[in-house]
Amino acid sequence: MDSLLIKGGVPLHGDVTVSGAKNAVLPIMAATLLTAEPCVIRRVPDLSDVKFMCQILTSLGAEVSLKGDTLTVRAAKIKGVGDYDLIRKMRGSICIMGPLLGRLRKATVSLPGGCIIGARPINLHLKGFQALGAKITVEGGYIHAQAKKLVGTEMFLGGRSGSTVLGTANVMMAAALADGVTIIESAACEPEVVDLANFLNAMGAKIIGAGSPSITITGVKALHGAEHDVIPDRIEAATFALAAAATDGEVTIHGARADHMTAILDKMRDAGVKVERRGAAITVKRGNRLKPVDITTLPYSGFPTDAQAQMMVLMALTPGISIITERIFESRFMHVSELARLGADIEIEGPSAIVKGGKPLSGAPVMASDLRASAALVIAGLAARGSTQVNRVYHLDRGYENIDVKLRKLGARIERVEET
Ligand SMILES: CC(=O)N[C@H]1[C@@H](OP(=O)(O)OP(=O)(O)OC[C@H]2O[C@@H](n3ccc(=O)[nH]c3=O)[C@H](O)[C@@H]2O)O[C@H](CO)[C@@H](O)[C@@H]1O
Ligand SMILES: C=C(OP(=O)(O)O)C(=O)O
Repeated sequence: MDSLLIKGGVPLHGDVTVSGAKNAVLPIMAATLLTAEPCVIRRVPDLSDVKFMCQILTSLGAEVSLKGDTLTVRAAKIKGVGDYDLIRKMRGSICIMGPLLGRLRKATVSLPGGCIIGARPINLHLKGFQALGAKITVEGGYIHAQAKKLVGTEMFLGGRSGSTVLGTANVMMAAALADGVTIIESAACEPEVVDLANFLNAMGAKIIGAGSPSITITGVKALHGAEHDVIPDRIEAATFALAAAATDGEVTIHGARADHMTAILDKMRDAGVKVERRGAAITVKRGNRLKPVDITTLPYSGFPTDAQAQMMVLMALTPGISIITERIFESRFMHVSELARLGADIEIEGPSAIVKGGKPLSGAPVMASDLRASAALVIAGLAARGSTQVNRVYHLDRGYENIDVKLRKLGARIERVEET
C-alpha cells in the first residue's frame, strides 16, 4: 500500500487547477447506460473511483474508452446484473441501479461501498424506485428491482439528516424513462445533482427544478447520446484553499466554481483567511490573525460534510475553541485520533468536536481511514514541523487527481512511497 511522506512547515505558494468533480462524474457515467447511443464526457478526473466505474460499465456490456480526460461510453446492449465485487468497492456505483431500472425495467446490484463514515443505507433510493412501481427483493447479498412499467408519481425523499444526494440522482435517472410525471420532494440541491440533470436534459430528458428541493421529471420514451463537461470539484478546491491557509501560504485556485463553495469560503473568511475571487480563480491567503469559528455540516448550500475534516485542521492551528458539529454522518470523526498524533487537541462530544486550537503540530506516522480524513492528514502534515507519513493513500486516490503532484508544484515537500 502506497504512503505519502511529507516534510512539513513549508508555506504553499503558486497556482493549481481544479479537476472535474468525483461526485458529479460518477452518476453522469452511470447515466450513459440510459441510451444505446454514444455519450462523450469531458473533464473526467483521473481517480480510482472513475476507473472502477469504467470497469462496472464494461462489465454491464458497454464499450468504454477513456483518453486523457475524455470518456466515451456506448451502451448499445447491456445486461441488468452488476458485478458484486466491483459495486461494493465504491459508493457512487449504486447509481447504476436507476439507469438499469429505467432502461431495462430490471436491475440487480450489490450494496455499494465507499467511505466508512457512519451508516450509509439506500432505503431512500429503494423507496423512490418502489414509488415508481418497482418491486424490490434482496437475495444472496443482491438487491433486485423489477417493474413491468414505471409510472411517474409524487414522492418525498427526505431522510433523518435531510436529503440524499445519490438517492435523488438514482431516482431522477429511473424517472427520466418512466411514464408520466415524477415529482421528487426534499430532493438534494447539491451542484452535482444539477450537473447530472443538465447532462440528462442534453440526452433529451425533461427535468426542471434541479438545484431546488422539488424536482419535476416528465418521462420520455427514449434518450439519445450527448456530450458534457463535468463541473469542477468544489471539495478538491476547498482542500487546496484550506491547505494554503493552514501552511500560511498564498495559492490561486483556477477553474473553481466559487458559487458552489459559498459556505466554505464564508467560514474561511470568518476564520480570518483572505479569499479573493477573480472570475474562475480564487486566491487564498492567511490574514494577520486566525480566529476560531463554529461549523455545522448540512446539506447544500450549508457547509459540506466532505470539507469538515480539512476545516478541522485549520481550526486545530487557530488559537481558541472551535466547535465542529457533524450532522450528515454520525461517525465522521475518524481523523480526530490521527490528528492527535500530530499534537492536535480535539475532544468529541456526541456529534460535535471541540477543537482547542493553537497547539503546535509536529509530524508523525498516521493512518488514513477515509478519503477526506486522508486529505485532512495531508494538510496537517504540510503545516506540521518535521516528517509525517500518511499511510493507506488509496483512499486519497479515490477522490483526488494527482494530489501529491499538484501539491509539489505548490512547493510542498511531499513524496509518494510506493510499496513494492
Ligand atoms: C459519491 C457521492 O456523491 N458521495 C457523496 C454523497 O454520498 P451519498 O449520496 O451516499 O450521501 P447521502 O446524501 O445519500 O447521505 C446523506 C444522509 O442521508 C442518509 N441516507 C442516505 C440514503 C438513504 O437511502 N437513506 C439515508 O438515510 C445517510 O445516512 C446520511 O446521513 O453525498 C454525501 C453527502 O453530501 C457526500 O458526503 C458524499 O461524498
Ligand atoms: C464520502 C465521500 O465519498 P463516497 O461517497 O464516494 O464514499 C467523499 O467524497 O467525501
